[in-house]
Amino acid sequence: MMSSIKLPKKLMLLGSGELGKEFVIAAKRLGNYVVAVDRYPDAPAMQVADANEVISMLNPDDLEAVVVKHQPDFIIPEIEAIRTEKLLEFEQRGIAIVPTAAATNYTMNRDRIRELAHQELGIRTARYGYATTLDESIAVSEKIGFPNVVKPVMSSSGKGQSTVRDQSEVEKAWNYAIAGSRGDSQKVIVEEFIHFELEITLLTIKQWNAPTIFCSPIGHRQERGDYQESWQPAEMTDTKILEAQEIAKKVTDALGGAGIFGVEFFITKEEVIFSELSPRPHDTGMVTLISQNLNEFELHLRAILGLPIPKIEQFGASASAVILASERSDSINYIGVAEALAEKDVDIRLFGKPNAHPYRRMGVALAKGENVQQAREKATKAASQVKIQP
Ligand SMILES: Nc1ncnc2c1ncn2[C@@H]1O[C@H](COP(=O)(O)OP(=O)(O)OP(=O)(O)O)[C@@H](O)[C@H]1O
Ligand SMILES: NCC(=O)N[C@@H]1O[C@H](COP(=O)([O-])[O-])[C@@H](O)[C@H]1O
Ligand SMILES: [Mg+2]
Repeated sequence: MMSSIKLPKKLMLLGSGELGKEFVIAAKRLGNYVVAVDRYPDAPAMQVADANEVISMLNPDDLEAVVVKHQPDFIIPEIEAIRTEKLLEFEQRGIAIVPTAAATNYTMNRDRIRELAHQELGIRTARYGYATTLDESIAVSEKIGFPNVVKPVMSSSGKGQSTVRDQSEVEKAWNYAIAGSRGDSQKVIVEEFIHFELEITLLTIKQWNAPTIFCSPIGHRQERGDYQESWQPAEMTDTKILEAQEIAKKVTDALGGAGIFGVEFFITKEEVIFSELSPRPHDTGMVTLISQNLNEFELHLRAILGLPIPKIEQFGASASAVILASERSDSINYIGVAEALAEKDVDIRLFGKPNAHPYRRMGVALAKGENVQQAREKATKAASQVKIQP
């Protein structure tokens, strides 16, 4: 069975950011051919791929044209904002969609995956409601109570997300969510604010011919709904780890296919609460670039291609911290990389994004330490040493 796997494969990546770039590196190391697709030229993954295409991935005709042109064996979504109905069509035509077209459809919008987890699978989530007008938003907010969190159903990396403390802030949150919504949706989700002790990403690897396996949980800290630092292992009781693994298995089994999933949880004193998941490598999982023998991108590739994963080895306390832009700029230079790299067990990734704007993630610092606190301090210090100059 394993011996029948023939390489190279032709992979088409839909979305070519930092996560895609590391995935392409993993794929190229095993000699595969990769076409990197995104909405703008010179995107990070395009810089290391065999071919690239600049299209609107929400436009079905654009998707059709690049698929007909390149005839990929696999289509690998890297972002949510893709015309997923078209992926269902490609799947019917015999192209493998990772992990499945249905999974990308479920996770493209927050409401679909929430309904699957909460309504169909009975998994504990934050209490929630939806709104498609300001009036509905006011009513739902009242019902959920304060504080609550408002997010466009279609967005990622915290875009359009805000916390509402009382009724007077509802309108501002509604407008912000609609402005930050990606794609053509005018719908928001209002969620109960969870006062968590810790939030984690449980990287879950679903395989074709082997059991589902998990990475050690990754803790993370977010600001403005976007990740700032992550670390592994996250401190959690074995009971809670098992509970999170059970939920992750339940949801990923329902989604099907093979590949890595970043399953996000809020951990309170009493509970493990499912938040959302990415059917692909997760930004907080970039810590695995330094913390494991096989990083999340290599794991995704092996799972997709049906290659074995005999053992995931965790190297001990490790952390990542983001390098963010502070200004808008079209020409970018970095200083301070030498200073950051002078520290033992520190590494830097610069994504090569062609332009910057405030809070855009341009790179990441990685570190190992004697304990998680030291690893986090090293990563955060290294990230702060790297400065972006126009
Ligand atoms: N109900 C909630 N209660 C408390 N904090 C929340 C809640 N929902 C979101 N957050 C905070 O905001 C962060 C981002 O939220 P969420 O993961 O839903 O957004 P996202 O835009 O999909 O992010 P990404 O695409 O980076 O995963 C969470 O990691 C958490 O820190
Ligand atoms: N939380 C999702 C996430 O981290 N996605 C990553 O960010 C890129 C977009 O970056 P950009 O907005 O700077 O172009 C995506 O292409 C993906 O690599
Ligand atoms: Mg998230």
